[in-house]
Amino acid sequence: MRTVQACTIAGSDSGGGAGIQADIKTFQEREVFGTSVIVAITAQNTKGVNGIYPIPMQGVQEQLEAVFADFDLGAVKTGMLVDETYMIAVANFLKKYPLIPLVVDPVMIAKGGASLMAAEAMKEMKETLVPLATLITPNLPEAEELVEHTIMSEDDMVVAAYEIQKMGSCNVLIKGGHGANQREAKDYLLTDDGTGYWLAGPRYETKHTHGTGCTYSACITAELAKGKSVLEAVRTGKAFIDAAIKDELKIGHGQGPTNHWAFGRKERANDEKN
Ligand SMILES: Nc1ncnc2c1ncn2[C@@H]1O[C@H](COP(=O)(O)OP(=O)(O)O)[C@@H](O)[C@H]1O
Ligand SMILES: Cc1ncc(COP(=O)(O)O)c(N)n1
Repeated sequence: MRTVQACTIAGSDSGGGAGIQADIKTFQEREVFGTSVIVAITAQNTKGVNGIYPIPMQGVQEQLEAVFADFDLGAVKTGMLVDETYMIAVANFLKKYPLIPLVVDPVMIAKGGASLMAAEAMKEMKETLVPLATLITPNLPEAEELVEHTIMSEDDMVVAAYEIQKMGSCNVLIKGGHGANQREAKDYLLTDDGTGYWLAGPRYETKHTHGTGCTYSACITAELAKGKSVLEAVRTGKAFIDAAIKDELKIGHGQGPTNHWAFGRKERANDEKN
């Protein structure tokens, strides 16, 4: 059987909960062989980001070339891209691969407040990367930056999704984790045929949400790599992140990581029952 392969182009999180580490763990859980292009190293743990060390541009280019020249990638995702120079370099490289589904997680600010993308990179994000995306997955603050206005309600989320789609991303998933809804964690998916879907789950009272966005988009990328539709991939992603937040790990002394094993364990337990 063919082994499904995917790539993440993102930053490393030494704390293991977000970035490249979250992506590879999620790919592994979804039985997808993970490859990576590391754009920056962060000195990070559950309490915050202590340092950001971008990889020299040549090193990023060489990683891109090495991975794309050898692996049969079913899908690719981007995460932390540091600044406009990396944004442009990555976009120019990915332009050569229009047939590989691309998930853009427009990582801007870490949960602890540290900036993971230079403000000046926003223009390039919109002009170079977003038009290449099969799916873009902003959280609410990121969506607000993209559309340049506040998003206060569910109606606003729908309007913003259309505005982001007009920037060129075929499909748009606005994540509601930062929203005011205290009962539900509700995301809005706008697909390329103009259909909108709400994906809702219970909101858990937990501080262990470090890396939720990375994990969610990595699961979606893994499913797209298997040939699933965007809707199917996002539904699996939502179930994966729901389980990963619900079954918290209590690791570290700050805002802890999600549980990448939870969804697979649940699936395997169901298989054993049947
Ligand atoms: N406390 C929570 N309980 C349940 N689901 C959550 C919670 N916080 C976020 N989510 C879900 O996790 C996913 C990532 O959301 P979000 O926090 O908005 O993104 P990011 O990690 O990029 O900031 C979304 O599906 C969101 O609805
Ligand atoms: C390297 C890296 N990439 C992404 C995030 C965002 O994750 P979060 O918003 O959960 O802090 C992060 N903290 N570090």
